[in-house]
Amino acid sequence: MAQRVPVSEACGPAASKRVSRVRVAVRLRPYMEKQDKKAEGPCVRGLGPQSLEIVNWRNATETLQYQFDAFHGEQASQQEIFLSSVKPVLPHVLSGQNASVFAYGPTGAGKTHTMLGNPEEPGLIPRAVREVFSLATERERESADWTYSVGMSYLEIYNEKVLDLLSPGSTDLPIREDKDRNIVVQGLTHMPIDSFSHFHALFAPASLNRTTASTKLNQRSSRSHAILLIKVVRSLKSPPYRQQMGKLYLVDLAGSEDNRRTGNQGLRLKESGAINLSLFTLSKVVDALNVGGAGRVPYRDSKLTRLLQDSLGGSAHSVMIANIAPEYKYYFDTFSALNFAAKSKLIVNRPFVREAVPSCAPTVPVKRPRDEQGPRAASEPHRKRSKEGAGDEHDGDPGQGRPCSPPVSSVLERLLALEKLMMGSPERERLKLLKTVAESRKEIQELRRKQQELESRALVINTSDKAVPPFHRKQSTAARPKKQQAVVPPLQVLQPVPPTSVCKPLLCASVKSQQVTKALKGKENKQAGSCGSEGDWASRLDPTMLERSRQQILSVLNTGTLRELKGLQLIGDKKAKLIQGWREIHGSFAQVEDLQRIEGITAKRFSSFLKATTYLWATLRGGEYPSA
Ligand SMILES: Nc1ncnc2c1ncn2[C@@H]1O[C@H](COP(=O)(O)OP(=O)(O)OP(=O)(O)O)[C@@H](O)[C@H]1O
Repeated sequence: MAQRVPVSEACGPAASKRVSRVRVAVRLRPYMEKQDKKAEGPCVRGLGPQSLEIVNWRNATETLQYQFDAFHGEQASQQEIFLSSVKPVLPHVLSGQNASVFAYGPTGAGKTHTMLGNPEEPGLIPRAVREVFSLATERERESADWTYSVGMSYLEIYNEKVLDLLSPGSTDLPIREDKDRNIVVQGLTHMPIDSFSHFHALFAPASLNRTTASTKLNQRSSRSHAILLIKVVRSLKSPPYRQQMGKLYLVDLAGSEDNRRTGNQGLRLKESGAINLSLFTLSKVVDALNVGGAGRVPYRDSKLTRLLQDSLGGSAHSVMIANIAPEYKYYFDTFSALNFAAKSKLIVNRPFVREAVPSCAPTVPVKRPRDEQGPRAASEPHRKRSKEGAGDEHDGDPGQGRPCSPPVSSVLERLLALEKLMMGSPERERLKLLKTVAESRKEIQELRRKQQELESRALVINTSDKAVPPFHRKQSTAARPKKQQAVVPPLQVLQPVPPTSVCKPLLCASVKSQQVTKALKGKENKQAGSCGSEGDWASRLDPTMLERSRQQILSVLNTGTLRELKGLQLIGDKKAKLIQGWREIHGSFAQVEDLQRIEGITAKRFSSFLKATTYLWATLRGGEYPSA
């Protein structure tokens, strides 16, 4: 029987102290939308071998920048990804350690292509298995003391059931932990394999057993998480006949899905629910590991995380390939996938020690003005400064006397309004709006260009008159502090209210709050404004009070516990859980209106919610709010 041994024994004393971090690589697939190809361009692009940027939907004049262990652009080959991200972990498997490679990302972003590939461009799975055999042969040649044997299992998790792909027709298999804390699937077929061609003969037909179906976004969408397990047993040929077992998990996750866009119904919708639930649990596991300490890591909350238990934050060397798509219609999925990947990057694995330590220098997404990028920005400091000034215009600072501000700010306002509207719109409308946003962005750039021209002309005129300092210099200094604000992780930008100061009064308000809710509900049906605007009732309130109320709601939405969320007006158990789920996947709510992105919270309902909560707080505290 194979035995797990500590790394110190297997690889010498230094190895036990070695910390293995989850390696996170991002792969951007090529643009596939034939119809609108190049019309609106990609929403995400690479900046270098480790970084990329994505348009910021909260402010289309900026982008969000992310840094990962590797970034593979549209032109990247399968071999390139294999060499940089997968090959380096494989020697550990032959030394009795675990490793895992998993592809994460939205549906249609290229996970299966990355893992399986096709005959012309084989993916990471065939390449990794070939390499395992080649390493085993090499090691046997180098030392006659050890012999290596390889075996495989292949399963899928479909609708929270573990199904054996090597034995189709099998029923749900139980997952257990053995006495050595190895995760095992009871009854799972394990086939010894002696060569790559032997592997291929078993794997190819088994892959056809995987559950796939056509959705609006992908004609052959994987409806399950597929997990290939390659076990390598290393045996000492002479006494004491020691054995070490290394496991390699190669995981093709099902895609995260937004059912408003996939058009899923019936069975597809049920599958999608199971997929999203397990990915949501995966994200909770990632969060818990990032926090570290003795807190519970919810591995057992889904089959996927239970199986990946020794691959994430456990004993394995883990590699995550986050697949993303460049088209605008995938924008929010891409944004979520990048945030998830950025979180995963903070997990630190220690071989054979079940402990997670946050890395000392977490990588966070960085906001920066789009206009600053590229060599032009570096070579034209004067232009860059005036652009910074221009970037602040939507803050409505009229004192700077800038030409062209009204048109730019009005376009910006339109853009922001459009983006707000977009969040609650159905698929077709959203695409239309995205197009309009892209056009507006172009318009802004054009206006900015004109503004700079005017500023340059003004500079020429002003420098000829020494008595008057050129206005653009004043602007650039004034703009600087505001620019620094932009270097805040985007998901933390708008959280001005400390959670503890907000939630308590809500929790003790149950009786009175019910009365207020009832009183408001009747009127609300008649009065609710559209698109989440506060309507007439808001204009009767003190604007400061209204703003405080909005800030407090935002704070509860972003940091409230389940109980605190349920303490909000019109938010029940289900909605509170959906809010928590949304937070896990997308990060913080930027504004209270984002609540309309939660399933079932219509514009009307949102308006009622805002009104009820604001009135309740005003009633309870006589308009006096705890200081923000
Ligand atoms: N890097 C790439 N180069 C060329 N084509 C690609 C690339 N990545 C993906 N594709 C193509 O994009 C389409 C969708 O890819 P794929 O099926 O791998 O997505 P997925 O993320 O696995 O989706 P799902 O989660 O729905 O299964 C396929 O036709 C695939 O061939």
